[in-house]
Amino acid sequence: MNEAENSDDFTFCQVGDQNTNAPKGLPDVSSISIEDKKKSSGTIWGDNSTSNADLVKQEKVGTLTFKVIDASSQKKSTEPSKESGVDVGSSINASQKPKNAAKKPVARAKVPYQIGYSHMDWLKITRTHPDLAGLKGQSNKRLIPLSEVKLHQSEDSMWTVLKGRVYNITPYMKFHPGGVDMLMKAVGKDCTALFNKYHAWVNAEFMLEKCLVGILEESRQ
Ligand code: HEM
Repeated sequence: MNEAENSDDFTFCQVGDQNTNAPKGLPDVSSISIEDKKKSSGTIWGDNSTSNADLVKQEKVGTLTFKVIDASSQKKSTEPSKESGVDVGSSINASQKPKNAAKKPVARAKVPYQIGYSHMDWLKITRTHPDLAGLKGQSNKRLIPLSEVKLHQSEDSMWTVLKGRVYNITPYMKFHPGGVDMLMKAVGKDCTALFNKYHAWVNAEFMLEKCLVGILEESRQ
C-alpha cells in the first residue's frame, strides 16, 4: 500500500459554521457576555428572578453550572445601552463614588529657584567653597549656647539650630526650595520642629555639613 492511501494516520473533520457544529452538550458560547452587575441583575452574577430572567439560560457542562445570556435580544431592552452592552463607568453615579477617593493633596509651596540656585548648584558650592560656615579657622565642634545663636540674625550672619547642631545658613538662603521667607523663620532659633513639620525627610545634616559652626550647648533651665 502506498503512503497516499494510508489514511489511518490522519483524522479529517469538516470545518463549517461553529454554531451549527458545536459538539453536543456544549452551550453556544458566542452568545455569552459579561454585564455590569449594577445595571442589570439577572446576569452572570445577578439573580435571574428579575425581568431579564427570560434572557438567561442555565447551562451545565459536567459538574459546572453557569448562566448564558442572550446578548442579542438584550439590545432591544428599554434601557439605553452602548454597543458593547458593557458600560461600567456611567453606571456609577455620584452618590456611589467612594467618599475619600479624590482627596486633595496638600499644596506644595516650593518656590521656583533663580538660575544658579538649584540643589545641584548648592552641592557644587559645598564641594568648592573653602569656608561656608564662616569659621575662619575655628573648630566646628565648639559648644554654642542658644543665647549666642540669637545674636546671629543679621543679613551677613544667620544662624539656626537643627537637631542639636548650630548652622550658619546665610549662604544657603537663596538655595532653599521653600523660599527665603520661609527659611527666615529659622534664623536665630531652634528650627527643628518647623523643619520636621515641612519636610522631615530632607537630609539637612548632609546638605548643611559645610555650614556647621558648632554643637548646641544643652541648657538646664
Ligand atoms: C534649616 C534647614 C533647612 C533645609 C536644609 C531645608 C531644605 C529644604 C529642601 C531640600 C526642600 C525641598 C524638599 C523637597 O523637594 O521635597 C525644602 C522645601 C521647603 N522647605 Fe525647607 N529647609 C530647611 C528649613 C526649613 C524651615 C525652617 C522651613 C519652614 C519655616 C522650611 C520650609 C520649607 C517649605 C515650605 C518647602 C517647600 C515644601 C514642599 O516642597 O512641599 N524649610 N526645604
